[in-house]
Amino acid sequence: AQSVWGYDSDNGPERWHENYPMAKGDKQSPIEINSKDVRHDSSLAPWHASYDPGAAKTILNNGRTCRVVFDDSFDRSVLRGGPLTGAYRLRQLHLHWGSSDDHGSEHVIDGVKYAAELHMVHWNPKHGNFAGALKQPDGVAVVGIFLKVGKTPKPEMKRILEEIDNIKTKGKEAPFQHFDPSILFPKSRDYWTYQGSFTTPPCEECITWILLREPIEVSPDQMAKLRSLSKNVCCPGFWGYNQACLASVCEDKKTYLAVIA
Ligand SMILES: NS(=O)(=O)c1ccc2oc(NC(=O)c3ccccc3)nc2c1
Ligand SMILES: [Zn+2]
Repeated sequence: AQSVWGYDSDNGPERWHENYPMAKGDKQSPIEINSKDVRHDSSLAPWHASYDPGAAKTILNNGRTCRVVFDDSFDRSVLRGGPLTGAYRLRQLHLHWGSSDDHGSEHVIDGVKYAAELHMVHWNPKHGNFAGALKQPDGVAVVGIFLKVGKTPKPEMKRILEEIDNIKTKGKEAPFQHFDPSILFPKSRDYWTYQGSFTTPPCEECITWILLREPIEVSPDQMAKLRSLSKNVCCPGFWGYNQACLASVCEDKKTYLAVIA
C-alpha cells in the first residue's frame, strides 16, 4: 500500500518525501561516516547519562521494531553534556537490524555496516513536549550504539531480548520495569556527533546524533531472536530494514500458503 512508508521500491526512502516533505531536507540521517572526514572538536565535553531504572515502563512491538518506553514526565532519566545544552529526557529506545549479520545498522562507519543499531531517543523539555521538540533543531538527541555479532555477548542485552517472546505479534505490549539502559553502553565513551534527522518518517531534522564509536557484542542467537520478531509479524506493514527478512519469511509463508492453497 503506497500510503504506508517502508523499504520496498514502491514505498521506500526514495518516495518518503511524497508524504513527508522533510525527507528531502539537507540534514537527513542516516549518513556514512568516514574517519578521514571527521574533525576533532576540542570544545566538545564528554556526555553523561543518569538514568533511573524505575523509569522503564513497557516494551512494545510497533510493527516496525521493538521499543522500550520510559516515563519522561519529569527529569527522571536524562542525558547531558557532549554537544548538548541542558538535560534531555529519555523517552524510548529501539533497534534496527537486517536479515543477516553483514548489514542492518542505519549509519555506516568507514564502509562498515553493523548487524544492528540501538537508538536511545531523548527530547529537550524546554520545548514543552516531544511533539514540540520534533519541530526544533535542538529538540531531540539520540545515542546510537552499534551491535556486532561476537562470542562475548553483553549479558545486559539478554533482558531486552528475553522480553521479545512476550511481544511476538505487532501491537503487543508488555511491562518492562527496573531497567537501566546505561548498562548497554560500551566501555569507551568516544563518540561522533552531527546534526541530523529521524531516520524514518517523519524525517524531522531535529536530532543531535551521538554515535558511540565502540560497538557492543551480541551473540548469534540473540540476533536470531531479534530477527524472530520479524517472523511473527508477517504483514505488509512497514517493517523497515528487516523488511527484507520479513519479505523472505512472508515469501516463504506465501509460498507455503500457496502450497496450502
Ligand atoms: N530511528 S530514529 O531516528 O531514532 C527515530 C525515527 C522515528 C521516530 O519516531 C519516534 N516517535 C516516538 O518516539 C514517539 C513515542 C511516543 C509517542 C509519539 C512518538 N521516535 C523516532 C525515532
Ligand atoms: Zn532508530
